[in-house]
Amino acid sequence: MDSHTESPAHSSGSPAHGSVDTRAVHAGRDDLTDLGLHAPPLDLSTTYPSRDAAAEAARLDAFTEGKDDGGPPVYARAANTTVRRFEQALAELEGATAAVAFASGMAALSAVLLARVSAGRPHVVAVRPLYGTSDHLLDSGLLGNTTTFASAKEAPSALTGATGLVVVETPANPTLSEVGIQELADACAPVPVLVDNTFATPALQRPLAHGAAMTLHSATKYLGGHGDVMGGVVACSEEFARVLRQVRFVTGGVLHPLAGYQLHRGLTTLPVRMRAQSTTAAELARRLSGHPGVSRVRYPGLGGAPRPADQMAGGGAMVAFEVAGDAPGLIGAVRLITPAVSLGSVDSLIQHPASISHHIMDAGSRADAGIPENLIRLSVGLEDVEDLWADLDQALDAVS
Ligand code: MET
Repeated sequence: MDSHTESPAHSSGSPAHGSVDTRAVHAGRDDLTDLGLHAPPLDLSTTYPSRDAAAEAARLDAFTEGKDDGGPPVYARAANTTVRRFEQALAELEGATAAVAFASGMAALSAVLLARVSAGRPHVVAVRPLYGTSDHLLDSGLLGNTTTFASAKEAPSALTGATGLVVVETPANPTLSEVGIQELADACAPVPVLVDNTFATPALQRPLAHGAAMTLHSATKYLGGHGDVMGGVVACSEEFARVLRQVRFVTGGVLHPLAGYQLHRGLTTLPVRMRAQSTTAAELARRLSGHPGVSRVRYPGLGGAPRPADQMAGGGAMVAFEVAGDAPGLIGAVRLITPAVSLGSVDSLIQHPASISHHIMDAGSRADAGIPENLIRLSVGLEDVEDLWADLDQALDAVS
């Protein structure tokens, strides 16, 4: 992707043929009635038979160039018909022209980095905080990139002629700090901005409508929604999708078809889950901010703090808070909330970022990213708010 000639990544302001709620249910399924099916077919083929070797050779050439015309995939490392449905649906929800799915969120980020490095633009400007392993991957240079970490304000002055990508996560993992996407994209143009949209999801925030070139998801989280499927996906222009498919074809980091099926099903309930979980999260954030065992609560908009205008609907379903007492001890003290890393499931999950999600960063990098050692991250699920509060309250009392 040459950033100067990039085709539009953004297809329209809202999904075609209806609201996000409606399209979440129907996207990637519009042909099913004509096929006489209700559930999407699950295609577990690893190979696709054909008696026409010359046609297969031509199809393989196309896949090698990252093109995908929707025809038979030749081989499962090139494409999969079930995964394509998930990609199509996610692209539509993000308002993108294309999406490319991977085995995990880190496989997706790796493909983006390899695409930029191979295009001769190996320098990345990254706004902290990011998910810990994303930070580590960028910082380590393992894939041939170099990275300058900068605040959103400093990001434009960190750009060089070799910069191929600006990376930001908003709301950020784990602090829930927010960055104005449009302002960043305008200031960094024509360098493409990647927004990790894992926490907000397209149900609440559509970064391509605010100038981002692409969004990245750990689909393992809210898109799947039930803690039982791992995947990653990038929504972007068709031009960049071709490069990502080329990388996926040669590196093999494909999403399993069953995972594609589960993620596609997860999308159907995404808006309703996000609404319900966000409502509970906002209430828990409010109550936590009045608890004597809590020194600071991080939740978008809590206490009237300024937010990027018109960017995200509501505050989302993640809450972070600093504990006055024994923060790691809190993880052992909960009884209803699941003491586990990850997020976005129907059950609430709690973890200590310095011990798990951001443990791979050294203490200095965590400090630079503004991640305190006493921070706790809570992913709010679908349980009753009173039951969740009772558990948090007793656990906070136990460690105070
Ligand atoms: C192994 S660390 C965590 C996974 C996940 N990305 C999270 O932030 O919870």
